[in-house]
Amino acid sequence: MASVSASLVAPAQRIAARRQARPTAARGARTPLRVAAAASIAEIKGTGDLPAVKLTSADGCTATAYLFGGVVTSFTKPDGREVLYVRPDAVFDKSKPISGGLPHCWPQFGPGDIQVHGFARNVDWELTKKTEGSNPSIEMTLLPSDYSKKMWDKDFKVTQTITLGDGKLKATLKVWNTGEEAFTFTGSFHTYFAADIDEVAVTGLKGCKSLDRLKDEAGTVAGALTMSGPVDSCYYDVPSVVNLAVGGGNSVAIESQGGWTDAVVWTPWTDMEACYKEFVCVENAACKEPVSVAAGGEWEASTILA
Ligand SMILES: O=P(O)(O)OC[C@H]1O[C@@H](O)[C@H](O)[C@@H](O)[C@@H]1O
Repeated sequence: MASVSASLVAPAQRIAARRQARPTAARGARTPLRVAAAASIAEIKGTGDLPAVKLTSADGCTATAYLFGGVVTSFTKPDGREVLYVRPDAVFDKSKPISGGLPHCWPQFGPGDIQVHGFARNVDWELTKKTEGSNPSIEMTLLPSDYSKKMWDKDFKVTQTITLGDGKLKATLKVWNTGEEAFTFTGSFHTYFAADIDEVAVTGLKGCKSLDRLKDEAGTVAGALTMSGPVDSCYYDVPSVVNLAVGGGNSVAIESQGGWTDAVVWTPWTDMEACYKEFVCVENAACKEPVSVAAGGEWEASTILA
């Protein structure tokens, strides 16, 4: 399948493809050691022939976003390291949300009245803007449909903007209330990070109030979080930067801006025997209190991964 995104092929193939793509220098000519990547935005067919967009920034980062669910499935750093994780049981046939990457839970983090994690990751978003440049950006838009109205009878516009470059991926969720009455929602960027679970350490949450959702037990974070069993916990009023050690000496700085107030950490542990050692979810969220948006009002929150 020639059109499959490079981020979805095996690492060895990717390295071979990168080698092939390198320009060959004329014998004896002096060439710079590093050739800057040509920044681009390419509309591609991803896995399952689903429409996707691949962004490449001038500093050599890449990202792939699917219009189904508006989910970012891949973010690679200039050294080729993949930051995100897509579960091996992910399906790309629209029968359920794509399990992994950087999806969003909206308009419900869950549990609650509608399906857990809301409907926004179950539906097609429209590609509404492409901004070329050394740090390229795309905007995807979601509007109400008969499907969403059956679950949540509100008028809204939601955009998800993805900007890539300077070693970072920025995802911004913006919500407009286009109806006549205020509405409330909860939500998150439910980010799956590629990680060696035995080496995971989440720092920056010390002193935050927490809720262990598995034990239904409130607490206060004492220090770095490491994983030695299933975790499904919310942390409230968290600082704007949380650091995630993913193993092999690598880490990701997870910065939040705007309306995200909380964080969620999740590892299914042996409930997902086939893959639990390879990822952890660290989510920017607004889940402690519902967010209220007045009629005609708007709300915005961003996550920056570096
Ligand atoms: O819907 P997904 O991607 O399988 O993730 C499910 C998990 O998502 C997490 O955000 C929740 O805290 C967990 O309770 C839940 O099990």
